[in-house]
Parts: sequence; C-alpha cells; structure tokens
Amino acid sequence: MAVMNFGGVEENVVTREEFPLEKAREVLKNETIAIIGYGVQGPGQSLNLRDNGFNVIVGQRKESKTWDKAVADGWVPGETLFDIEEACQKATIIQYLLSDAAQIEVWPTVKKHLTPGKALYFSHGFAITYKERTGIVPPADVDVILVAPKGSGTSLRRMFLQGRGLNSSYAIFQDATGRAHDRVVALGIGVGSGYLFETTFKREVYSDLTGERGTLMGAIQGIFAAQYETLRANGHTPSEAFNETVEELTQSLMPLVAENGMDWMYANCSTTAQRGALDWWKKFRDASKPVFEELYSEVAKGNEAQRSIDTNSKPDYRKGLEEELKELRESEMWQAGMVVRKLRPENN
Ligand SMILES: NC(=O)c1ccc[n+]([C@@H]2O[C@H](COP(=O)([O-])OP(=O)(O)OC[C@H]3O[C@@H](n4cnc5c(N)ncnc54)[C@H](O)[C@@H]3O)[C@@H](O)[C@H]2O)c1
Ligand SMILES: CC(C)(O)[C@@H](O)C(=O)O
Ligand SMILES: [Mg+2]
Ligand SMILES: [Mg+2]
Repeated sequence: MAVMNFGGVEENVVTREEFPLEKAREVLKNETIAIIGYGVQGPGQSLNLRDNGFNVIVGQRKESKTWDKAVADGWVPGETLFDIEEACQKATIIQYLLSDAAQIEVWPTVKKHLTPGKALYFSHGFAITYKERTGIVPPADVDVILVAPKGSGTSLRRMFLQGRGLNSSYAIFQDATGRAHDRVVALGIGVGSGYLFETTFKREVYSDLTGERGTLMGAIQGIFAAQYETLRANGHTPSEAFNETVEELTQSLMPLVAENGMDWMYANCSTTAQRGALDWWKKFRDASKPVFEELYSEVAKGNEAQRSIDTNSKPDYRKGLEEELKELRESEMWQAGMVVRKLRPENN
C-alpha cells in the first residue's frame, strides 16, 4: 500500500508496481472466479481476467441475448459458461455483476452457494449499504469485497486492450478468511485497474450515485441542453450550437483537461476565453451547488436507491429506459450531433 498525497490529503492507494500481475496470479492461483451477469461490467471484467491468465467462468441466464454474446466472446457452454446457479456452485469467488435490481431477485440462488471461505465480490456498494431495501445479507463466514471500476465496463475493456487501465476503488466489508485484502487487491489488478484507491461500501455507493446523476451523466446533459437551447432560441444554427456546446468540448478541450488539468486547457485558449471562464465558473458552481446538495441528500436517505429498485425491478424496465434514451437520441441537439460526428474526417 502506498501513501500518496492528493492535493494536500494523504490517501492509501495500490499501484501495479507494488502489486504486479504476477503477485495477483499467485494470490488467486487456486481460485475459480465466477462472473455472474454478462451485461456491461461482466464482459469487461471477465475478458480482462481471462486475458490476464486467471481461472474464470461466466454465469448467465440461458436463452438470453447476453448468453449469446458470451458465446461469441469465446466462453464455452459447459466448460466456462454456465447458468447462474451452476457457476455459483463451482466458484470460490462470486463476482456479482447482475444489475443492482436483479441482484435482489437472484440473491436466494447466490446465497445458497456461499459456503464458508468463499468470497462475494461486488462492483457497487449498493446491495450491502441499502441492505434493508435489498435484503442482501451475506453469511458471516464468507469474505465480502468490492472493486468498483470508475467508468463503463466498455471502457475497462477498451483501455485494457490499449495497454491502459481504468482506476477502481476497493473495499472490504467482511474479512472471514483473513485473505480478503489480498483477494480484493488481486482481483482489482486482475480486472485491469490502473490504480486502486481505498473506500468503504457506503462511501462508494454515495459517491457513485452522486457522480452518475451529477457531472458524469445527469448534470452534463442538463447543462448541455440549457446552453444549446439558449443558443437556438437566439437564432444560432444547430451546427453552431452543437459545435459550441458538445463537439468542441469532447474533441478539443476535454482531451487537454485529461492530459494536464483545467488550467492547462484554459491556458491553451485565448486570453478572452480565459477572462470569461474565470469570471463565470463560480456563478455556475453557485447555481448548481444547491442541486448537488439535494442530490447527495436524496442518495444518503436511500431515496435514489429505492427509485432505482422500484423502476428497474419491473419486468419491462428495459423498454421504459429505451424509450427515454430514444427521446434523447431524437432530440434536435443529438440529431445534430449525429451529423456532426459523421462529418469528422476520420469517420469518412
Ligand atoms: N455498467 C457499468 O459499466 C458499471 C460500472 C461500475 C459498476 N457497475 C456495477 O456493476 C454491476 C453490474 O452492472 P451492469 O451495468 O454490468 O449490469 P447490467 O444492467 O448490464 O446487467 C447485467 C446482467 O444482469 C442480467 N440480468 C438482468 N436481470 C436479471 C434477472 N432478473 N435475472 C438474471 N439475470 C438478470 C442481464 O442479463 C445482464 O447480463 C452493478 O452493481 C453496477 O452498479 C456497473
Ligand atoms: C459507468 C458509471 C456511471 O460510472 C457506473 O457507476 C454505472 O453505474 O454504470
Ligand atoms: Mg454507478
Ligand atoms: Mg460509477
């Protein structure tokens, strides 16, 4: 464990230098890791683990689209691909990567196979933190651990294939075997994490639910829409409004932020832009802060978790989500975006 200074605050992190892949392989050499669920995280984590040389199997509902996807990805029915129950039975480590709502429904099957000494792994603090709502209470004689990649499973896989790594947090809720720490860190390295930072199940779920509803997904769409609509209402064309709201951000400015921070991006813009941005950013912060405070409070009260459980447990929840995604896709802003993307020279 390395102690690193993050802007004046010291934190424990695990890097690949101090916990190399060979060490992870040694720690997990006698384990059978079952990835339960093959949605978004399932493929990313299982394929990275497999390519990294671990003993991995997949458990997935038969006769589903994602079963077929697992077969297409090289998982072999009866050898490395099983139904959920059989995979749980064979596993020494169960990576529970069903959707958070589905974890509630399938829990009795998983629980049945949590025999002493096994490990139950999550990629979200949801099930355990909101246990009064999920009913997920693991037996006392298994390790309960978490590795939460801070990004999409699609990116986890893509970055792995590019020789990069997506950062993850890790946590131990229950150490029944005395091996929980080594197990969780080895799994974190094995799934392709860049570095690992310490958290708890509760802090992971509170920050994650806030982040995805906030700047990562909800707030960003909100602020894009507000600016785009303002430009359009004032007579700007869709092309101009989209370029000035989204395309320039993703293609030109965010790569500079990713490379070297916000001040570096600012420094590579005109002094006119710098003056304006430095004058206006605090106004945007002050306007949105109350919304973030409300959001965090809803997360901490469990209301966001309950809404997710209630809506995503419905049999037709995907249809509802897809309809709302379609509405976004068909909005003028994102239709304009589709044309703008097509016009990128690299897409011609
Ligand atoms: N999506 C991400 O990139 C991401 C990132 C970090 C953490 N997480 C966490 O990882 C976990 C998995 O998330 P995901 O987005 O990969 O899940 P998902 O929504 O893609 O679903 C995963 C699998 O659950 C299966 N499933 C759904 N309902 C089921 C049911 N009733 N019975 C049996 N199987 C069912 C689906 O077939 C699918 O294979 C969650 O805890 C999530 O919060 C996800
Ligand atoms: C990819 C995200 C948004 O970071 C994850 O938290 C999720 O729930 O999908
Ligand atoms: Mg999340
Ligand atoms: Mg997240």
